[in-house]
Amino acid sequence: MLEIKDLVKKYGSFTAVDGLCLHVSQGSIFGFVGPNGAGKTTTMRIMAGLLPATSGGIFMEDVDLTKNPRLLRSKIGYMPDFFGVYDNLKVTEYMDFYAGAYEIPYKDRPALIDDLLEIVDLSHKKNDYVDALSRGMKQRLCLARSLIHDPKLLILDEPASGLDPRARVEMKEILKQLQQMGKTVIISSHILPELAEMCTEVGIIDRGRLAAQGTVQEIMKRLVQKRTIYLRPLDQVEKAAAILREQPSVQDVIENTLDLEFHFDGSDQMLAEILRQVIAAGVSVVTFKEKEGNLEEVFMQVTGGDAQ
Ligand SMILES: Nc1ncnc2c1ncn2[C@@H]1O[C@H](COP(=O)(O)OP(=O)(O)OP(=O)(O)O)[C@@H](O)[C@H]1O
Repeated sequence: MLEIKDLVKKYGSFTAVDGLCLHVSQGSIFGFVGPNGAGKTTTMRIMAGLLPATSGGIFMEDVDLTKNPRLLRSKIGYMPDFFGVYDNLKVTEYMDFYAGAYEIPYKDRPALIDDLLEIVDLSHKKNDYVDALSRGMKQRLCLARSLIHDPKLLILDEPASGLDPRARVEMKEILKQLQQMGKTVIISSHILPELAEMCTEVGIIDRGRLAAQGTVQEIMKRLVQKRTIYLRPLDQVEKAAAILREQPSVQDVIENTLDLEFHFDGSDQMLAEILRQVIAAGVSVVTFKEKEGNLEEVFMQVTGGDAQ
């Protein structure tokens, strides 16, 4: 869907984006994560056609969008991290302003605006002044206007920042809806756990370079050397623990009254073999699963510990 190739952006002698390469698949919700100053906004502004790249390209269907600004603007919708001030504009007037900017014919605008306000759950606010909306509502309105020209790809800069947990859940629901509509979405954050649950894939950027890319599980697997496994047998906890302690790839078995936890540093095949041995020894297994690792820890490890 989108391929960023060797993207470089220099501000004077300072290199903010340093040979960034990134692949975003069609229909994904791609999380673009990195600590403050990593180069996320700079990259997103280049993708949105608001900032020229020093070198490198952004390709969609093999066309370099940085060389086709008009095509770029028609394919990409961008929601910046700052909302801007719109005194004395009502919600529908604000939407109409952007519809005009994208040369949408007058006759098509009312229905389009109603549809978009419905997607972001703002239909009941259409006659309110923009300035009177809550932060979460302003974010959603901004999202609605970035959809006005029906772009294939949406770029959202820190859409979850400053939102309360409820507004975040609403944002997540809207993202899912957009995905179902066939859009590809790139969203940025400096907090990995904030994105982990809404993204199909993440790219971690650090000092203008890609530090890791993949699903959260893939990144965790690659970076967390010792996985923590949880096992709950129906009974016979001691027997299960004894089998685990015999395995060379198992360490630190913690035996609780009803369940067990252990560290494991082998392959998936070895893990499956351990489960087979436990069951073959006559232990009935209720639950056997990998515990979610500490995302924040992984993020700190990848970005050299300067996450904020
Ligand atoms: N116009 C500019 N002139 C000079 N340096 C800039 C300019 N814009 C950004 N930078 C620098 O480029 C680097 C990357 O900034 P950018 O805003 O892209 O990072 P970011 O990852 O979006 O950070 P944040 O999470 O804080 O928004 C930073 O060191 C920043 O100070």
